[in-house]
Amino acid sequence: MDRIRIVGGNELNGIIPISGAKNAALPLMIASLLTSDTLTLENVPHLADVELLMRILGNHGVDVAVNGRRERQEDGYSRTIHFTCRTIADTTAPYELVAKMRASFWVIGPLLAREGQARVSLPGGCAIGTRPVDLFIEGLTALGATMEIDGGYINATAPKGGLIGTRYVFPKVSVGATHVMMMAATLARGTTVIGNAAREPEIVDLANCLIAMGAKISGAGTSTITIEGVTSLSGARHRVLPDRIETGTYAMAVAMAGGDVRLENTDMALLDTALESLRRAGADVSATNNGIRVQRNGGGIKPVDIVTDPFPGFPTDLQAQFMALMTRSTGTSHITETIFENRFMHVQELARLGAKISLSGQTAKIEGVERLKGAPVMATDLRASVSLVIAGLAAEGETLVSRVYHLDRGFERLEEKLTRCGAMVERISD
Ligand SMILES: CC(=O)N[C@H]1[C@@H](OP(=O)(O)OP(=O)(O)OC[C@H]2O[C@@H](n3ccc(=O)[nH]c3=O)[C@H](O)[C@@H]2O)O[C@H](CO)[C@@H](O)[C@@H]1O
Ligand SMILES: C=C(OP(=O)(O)O)C(=O)O
Repeated sequence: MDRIRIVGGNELNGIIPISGAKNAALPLMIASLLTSDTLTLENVPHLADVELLMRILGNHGVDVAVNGRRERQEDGYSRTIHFTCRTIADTTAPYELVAKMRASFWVIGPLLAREGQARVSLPGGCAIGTRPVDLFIEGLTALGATMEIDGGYINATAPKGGLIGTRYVFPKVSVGATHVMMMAATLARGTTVIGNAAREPEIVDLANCLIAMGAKISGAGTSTITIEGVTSLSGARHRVLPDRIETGTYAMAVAMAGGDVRLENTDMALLDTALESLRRAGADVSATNNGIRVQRNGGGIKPVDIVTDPFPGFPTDLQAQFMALMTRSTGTSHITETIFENRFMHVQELARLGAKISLSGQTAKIEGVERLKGAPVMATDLRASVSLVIAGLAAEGETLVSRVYHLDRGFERLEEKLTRCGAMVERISD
């Protein structure tokens, strides 16, 4: 199994190109199930999750054709991919595939909307909490579907004549359930109004793509989304938005290691709250023509308290990375996780490097230390694993991160992007 070896102590200087967002690419790819025409997605990141979803979609009858790299980039970077689902070949999403990745469960919306039925295994994904699917069940039930759990699968059936538009207010904000409800409602009869919808940029990206496919959607990006059902959707060409979590991760890496890096092909507006926290921690963050410049020269890292929240709050997907940064701050900080109940697996691994962190319920108290020391550590989930890389950049000596398959789910060419900026990071394949 691959490991990542980091030798800490080097500043980061240079340019890091930001990839297309994993969490936008996945629902966008799933939207290809809604039409018999071709959906072309540009800027699709080259990630394990994307490859797995291609296999899952292939199982449902989606033909996938990959071409067109970004100019001057080598194999392995974001690509243009064509998805064509002339007919749905199979409405079952099997356990072996869905159990590996949370988002694959989301095929339930388009399958139900287009074919009137779906049998989808209960999902897997990062082990960061119980991650139930009750909101999906309630939302799709409100659209008229019958939902039954049977042998680890959800059997969903639409009424004769298809799903029916509805008014539904989510009792809790859910990104995935908003994606699914929005996709399903595009082909429902009549108008659907979703209340307490997620407002994440990835929701807006999916809505924009669906609109390009002929859907009638307004309000995406606010907490009320209105969808007027249409009888069919067409193909479209859409560019996946930049990955705000990758952007924030590298911004935090620069704040941790020191230096001056331009993050290209991204946008500050996607992560205002996280960048503001970085500024408070002592980093200089400014907009460039096509991205963000992050600098930290000399000054120490200041302690900053954060609380994770749905967008536009501080993203839970950047919580572990920010904690890594705070381990070297000049005081005590507090990080409260409000989205997932078990997203502190990185705490015990950061402790191996000498971090001083104590947990009390959903809040971590981090007492900054003057030095971290490299050690063998284990990646436990996607964002936790990159927090260990960030800590390793500032630790003395060698940090060896094992179980890097977690990293490969969500970070395109991480070691290359960091190495080009002067870090000593390499992949060891045993
Ligand atoms: C592929 C993808 O885009 N993943 C992101 C998505 O995950 P995901 O869509 O799974 O996250 P949700 O927004 O649904 O989860 C938010 C909270 O709602 C709960 N919940 C969710 C559904 C449900 O039916 N019942 C329920 O109780 C979850 O357990 C969690 O506590 O949004 C999360 C929150 O920003 C991010 O951390 C993930 O990176
Ligand atoms: C938690 C994440 O992914 P998933 O929802 O697929 O587990 C993530 O992207 O940080």
